[in-house]
Amino acid sequence: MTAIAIALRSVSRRHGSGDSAVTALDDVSLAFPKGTFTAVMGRSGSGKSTLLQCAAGLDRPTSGSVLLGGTELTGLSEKNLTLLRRQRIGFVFQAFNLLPSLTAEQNVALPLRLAGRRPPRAHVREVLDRVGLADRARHRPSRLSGGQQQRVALARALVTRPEVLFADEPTGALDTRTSRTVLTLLRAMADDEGRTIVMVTHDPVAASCADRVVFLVDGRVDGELTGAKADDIATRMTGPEVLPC
Ligand SMILES: Nc1ncnc2c1ncn2[C@@H]1O[C@H](COP(=O)(O)OP(=O)(O)OP(=O)(O)O)[C@@H](O)[C@H]1O
Repeated sequence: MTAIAIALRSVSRRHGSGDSAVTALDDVSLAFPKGTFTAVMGRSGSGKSTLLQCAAGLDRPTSGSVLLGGTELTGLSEKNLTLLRRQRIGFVFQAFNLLPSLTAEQNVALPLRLAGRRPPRAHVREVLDRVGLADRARHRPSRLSGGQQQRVALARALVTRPEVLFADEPTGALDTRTSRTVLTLLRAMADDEGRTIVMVTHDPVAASCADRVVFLVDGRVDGELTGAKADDIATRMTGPEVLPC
């Protein structure tokens, strides 16, 4: 039986109360098997980012539980949750979020420094090499292209060897060719290193690199596709929403 890396059990997330309450996630149950690559899709406001944030322990569900391996995140103190995130979870954002005053290798080493560890230079270089940027180690982000910056962000997420990597629209700011490079790296992280990848995307081509695509509508899971091609995913995305003129 395949081990489950992350499981959401009846997770709901509501913001506010009374008439102005918004239900961002509504009773979502999902399991992400170890070593798999899952894409999460849905219209704007369907709850994709909230799902990622709750699964990654960056946000707390209003009800339900999230399990990373055997550990229930929902019961952890803020301090223990921060420690667990640092050690076992990686996160990549659309906007890269690199520190502009630090070089690529200093950005990559940052999670280790924050954890109070002395970053071994060989390991940092090895991770930069893994994303094809060994020769850019001393460049600051302003001297790197968007695709290179996103690869530094990927290296920074990988430096702690996380079990699960969450990516929120990692190719949203990239052109087609550089998107492909980043997606190939994500795919290899699942296939070669057994990491579990969960990626939010609006792009059917990006989603087609995943093993499975989960669709959200109004904070609820509205089905999934396995091993689907980009055309099928695009049709699934637009199909029910196309209204006659
Ligand atoms: N802090 C908040 N306070 C109130 N409402 C919120 C908050 N965060 C999210 N929401 C609402 O929850 C719903 C889901 O938001 P979420 O950002 O998860 O959607 P999304 O699918 O990621 O959207 P997008 O594709 O536009 O990024 C939306 O209606 C949003 O307005």
